[in-house]
Amino acid sequence: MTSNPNLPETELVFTRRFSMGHRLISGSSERCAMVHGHNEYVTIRLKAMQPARLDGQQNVIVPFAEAKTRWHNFIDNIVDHALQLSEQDPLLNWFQTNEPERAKRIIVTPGDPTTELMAALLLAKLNAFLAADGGKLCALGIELQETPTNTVRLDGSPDAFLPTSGRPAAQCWWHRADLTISDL
Ligand SMILES: Nc1nc2c(c(=O)[nH]1)N=C([C@H](O)[C@H](O)COP(=O)(O)OP(=O)(O)OP(=O)(O)O)CN2
Repeated sequence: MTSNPNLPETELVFTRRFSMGHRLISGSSERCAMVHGHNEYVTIRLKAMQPARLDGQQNVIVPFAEAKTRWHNFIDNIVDHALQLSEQDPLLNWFQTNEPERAKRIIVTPGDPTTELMAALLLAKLNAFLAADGGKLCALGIELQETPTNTVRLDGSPDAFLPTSGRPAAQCWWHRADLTISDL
């Protein structure tokens, strides 16, 4: 189907709030090397892969529930109240030794879990979910508000922005359409 060039740019925009803890150990901010937390907002922007005129009956791009349920399940049940730690953080070892069940709730990141990195990882995960759902929708971008005064906005593909992990995509949790948050 050729898409109509007169169609307006139309986006579905969904926002979710979650709490998190993290620390940055690689020197970007000594203040942030102590474990601390934020209440964050993540906003995603989706569009139809094949934009079309509303059909005069249902008049939806796709139902909101179909577009957001899988994503919100991931944010609400996995990301919310998770601790985010770099794969180099010695606290990981502490949790695995002393609290192995809680260690499963740690989002393990390639380097420090900054807002820039988490925006890119979350967008990659969203792209994996959308592809697994049949590819009717694609992500235009993501906005991650760490605090009311600090936000990272990422438009387009996160691939060239993500640090190289040296592992194939299937061994990177952010490229898998599942609920995993670690590759340890
Ligand atoms: N480029 C980045 N720099 C920093 C990040 C980050 O994710 N990306 N994160 C932090 C810390 O997590 C810190 O908690 C937040 O930064 P900070 O600006 O110090 O936060 P405040 O809420 O105190 O900012 P105000 O300007 O006082 O509102 C540090 N740097």
